[in-house]
Amino acid sequence: MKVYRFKELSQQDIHNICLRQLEDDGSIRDRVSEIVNQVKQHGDEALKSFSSQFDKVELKKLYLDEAELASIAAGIPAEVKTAIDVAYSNIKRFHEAQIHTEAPIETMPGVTCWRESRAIERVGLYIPGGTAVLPSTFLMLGIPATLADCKQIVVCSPPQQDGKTNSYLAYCAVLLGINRIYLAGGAQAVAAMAYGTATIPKVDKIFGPGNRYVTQAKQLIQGNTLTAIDMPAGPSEVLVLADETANPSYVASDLLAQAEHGIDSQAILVATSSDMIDRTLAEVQAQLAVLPRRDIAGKALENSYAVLVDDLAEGMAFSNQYGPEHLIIATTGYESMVPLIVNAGSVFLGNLTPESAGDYASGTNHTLPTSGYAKAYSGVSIDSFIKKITFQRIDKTGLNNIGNTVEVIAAAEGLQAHKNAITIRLNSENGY
Ligand SMILES: NC(=O)c1ccc[n+]([C@@H]2O[C@H](COP(=O)([O-])OP(=O)(O)OC[C@H]3O[C@@H](n4cnc5c(N)ncnc54)[C@H](O)[C@@H]3O)[C@@H](O)[C@H]2O)c1
Ligand SMILES: N[C@H](CO)Cc1c[nH]c[nH+]1
Ligand SMILES: [Zn+2]
Repeated sequence: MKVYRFKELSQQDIHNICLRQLEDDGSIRDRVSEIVNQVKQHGDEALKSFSSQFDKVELKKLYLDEAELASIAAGIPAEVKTAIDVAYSNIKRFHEAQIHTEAPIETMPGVTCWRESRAIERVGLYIPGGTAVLPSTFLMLGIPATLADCKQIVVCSPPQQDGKTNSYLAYCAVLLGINRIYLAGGAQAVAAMAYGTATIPKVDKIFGPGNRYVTQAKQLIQGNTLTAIDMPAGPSEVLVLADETANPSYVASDLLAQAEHGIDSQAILVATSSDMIDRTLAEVQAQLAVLPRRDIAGKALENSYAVLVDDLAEGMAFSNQYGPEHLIIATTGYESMVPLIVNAGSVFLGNLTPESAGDYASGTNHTLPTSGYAKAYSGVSIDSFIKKITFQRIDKTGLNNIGNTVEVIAAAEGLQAHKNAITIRLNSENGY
């Protein structure tokens, strides 16, 4: 990992090191665009052909049904089942608390306005399954989707080489009451949910993280189909802000936890002491050497770095500019740092709060904006699965109170028909 001294970086340098994506000369976009077009034109046949190419499996059927899922789920090891149950319960509890109703507001006597939530009817959940299958992502998307009461929940995940899915994903489906998993991965799964195929239904909004092909496909279909997306949730990343009281081995473990996701993941250390940086980087090498996914994590670290700052305020200013998916504050008095956080997907406070707790089980959602999109997007929550519809009701007193205001502004805008809609009512003889 490279080490930068913040003081020596120009604004342009800071801008450059905050750019996450490995250089894309347009080839990823072109490839994804070709995949999306194939699915649009050839539907299920294209999906089968891409499964053969990328997942190395010849699929006869593009989904697992309720009975197949139940039978696969029965094979889940007891210990994993219990852990998934605990995670499910915590995540559900945290998300349930996000369901609110809003009180009506009388803006003027006789003029009442309010908002009501309605679930998005057809949602598509993408569960990654490339280098690692992520049942935790199934919980993170499936729990808010079911709590929001979405009518149709379409789930896509890449098939294993035996043409099935593993017992963890199947168990999550059973737990969530989702009775079908579609066996499609990558950009082709996103395209299938955006356009619909003979087997996979079209949805109104697509959710879920994924690699660069998945993320690019979500961005592409958003502009071309009547399909919304949750956010760009691409390669995982973490920024750890550490002072001299941090524990280098804890910090190293947190950096590696995100680095092991994929070669384009990024792990950033921002520290107030060069001694802390040296000790942490030494720990990173020691822990990396014995990780099963050391090849992946090692490549991600080539794309990662440390920044030496003068003080925590400077470190936080850098973090806000970077806008990390995950921000870990490994300092004493982290409470005083909280008000300074402007851009971050999810924040982990203190030395005993590892980021992986949030990945799996503490309750917060792990589907989060990456690549700096934390500057403008929130992570997935109940809100992501609902729309808010505004309502209003005006009575006779209200019409008398608001009528002239509307008439005057309508006239100022030169929109006579708008003005008439008020005047005709105010002048009505029988008063309604
Ligand atoms: N931001 C978040 O909230 C969040 C959460 C969990 C995971 N993640 C990220 O999700 C990603 C998961 O990636 P993954 O690869 O393991 O699984 P994935 O399911 O996203 O992608 C696997 C699919 O990618 C496609 N693919 C692979 N190589 C291809 C190629 N050369 N051309 C076209 N398509 C190709 C294949 O269809 C394959 O099935 C990781 O980067 C991880 O960091 C992010
Ligand atoms: N860290 C990922 C989000 O960037 C989520 C995850 C799933 N499994 C493990 N981690
Ligand atoms: Zn993770």
